[in-house]
Amino acid sequence: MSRTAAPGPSPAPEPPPAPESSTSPEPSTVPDRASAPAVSARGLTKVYGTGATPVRALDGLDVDFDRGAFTAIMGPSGSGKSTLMHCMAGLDTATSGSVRLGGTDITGLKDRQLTALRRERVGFVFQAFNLLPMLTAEQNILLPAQIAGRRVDTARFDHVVDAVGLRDRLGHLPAKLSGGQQQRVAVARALLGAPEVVYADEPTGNLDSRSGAEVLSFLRDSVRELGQTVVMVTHDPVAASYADRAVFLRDGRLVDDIAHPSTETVLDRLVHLED
Ligand SMILES: Nc1ncnc2c1ncn2[C@@H]1O[C@H](COP(=O)(O)OP(=O)(O)OP(=O)(O)O)[C@@H](O)[C@H]1O
Repeated sequence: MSRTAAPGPSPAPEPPPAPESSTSPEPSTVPDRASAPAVSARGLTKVYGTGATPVRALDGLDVDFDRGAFTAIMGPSGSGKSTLMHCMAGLDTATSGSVRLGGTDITGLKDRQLTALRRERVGFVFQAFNLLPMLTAEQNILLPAQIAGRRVDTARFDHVVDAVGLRDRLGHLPAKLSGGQQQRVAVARALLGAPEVVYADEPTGNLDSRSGAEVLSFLRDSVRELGQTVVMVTHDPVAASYADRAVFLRDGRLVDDIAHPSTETVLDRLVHLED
C-alpha cells in the first residue's frame, strides 16, 4: 500500500515549504541499461579561483560507480573528495567534463533542474546529521517526500525504520536523541525514497566508534538488502572496510581502486599516497 507521507500514529508534520516547480531535468537523457553505472564522471575538472593561483581540485577525473554497490572515496586532505561528491550530487558544477546520473547528463543542468534532481533522485547523509530541530524523528524522515509531494511506500518506511532501530524513537525531537540515533534518522531519511544513489559525506565523523559501526552497517545492509547504491567520502580506513570498493584520489585524479577493502589494505594505500 502506498500513501501520502503520513505513516504511523504520530501527529502530522508541520506544512512543508511550498514545493518548487515540478520541472524535471530533461536534457540529454538516454535509456537506462541495467548494467550502466549509477553514476559516472568523465574528464571531470573543477578549478577554483581565476587569479594567479587557481586551484585544480579535480583534474580530468574518470570514474564509474556501480549500481547496488557501496563505494568509499578516499585520499589525502585536499585531494578532491568533497569536490567530486558535490559535482556528482549536483551541489556544485564542474568547470569541464561530464557527470551522468543514470541516463541523465547532469552537466549543464540549470539550478532549478539540479534542485529537482537532488530532491527526486539522490539521498544525502552528512557528517553534521542536518536534521531540522523542531521536527520529530518521523517528521524528519518524511520531510523530503513531503517537499517533493511524493507518496510514501509504507512497507519501505516500516522496513527502513525497523532496520535502523528507530521504531520507539519516532516521536522524539533530535535534541532528545544521541548522535548515533540522529545519524540513523538521517540514514532512514536518505533511504526512504529509494534514490538512485545515496551520497554519504563523512557519515561517522561525529560519532563514537560503536555508533559509527552501526551506521556503517545500516548503509551496507541497504546495499545488500535493498539494492541501494551508496557512495561515501571518508578519511577512516575502518569505515572504508564496510564498502565493496575503495577508490583513492590524489591531486584531483583517481590513483587507485581496490575491491573488498580491508582496514589494513586501505591504510597501506593511504600511507603510500601521503608519501
Ligand atoms: N570553495 C573553494 N574555493 C577554493 N578552493 C577550494 C574550495 N573548495 C575546495 N577547494 C580546494 O580544492 C582542493 C580540493 O578540496 P576538497 O575539499 O575537495 O578536498 P578533500 O579531499 O575533500 O579534502 P578534506 O579531506 O580535507 O576534506 C583543496 O585544495 C581545497 O583547498
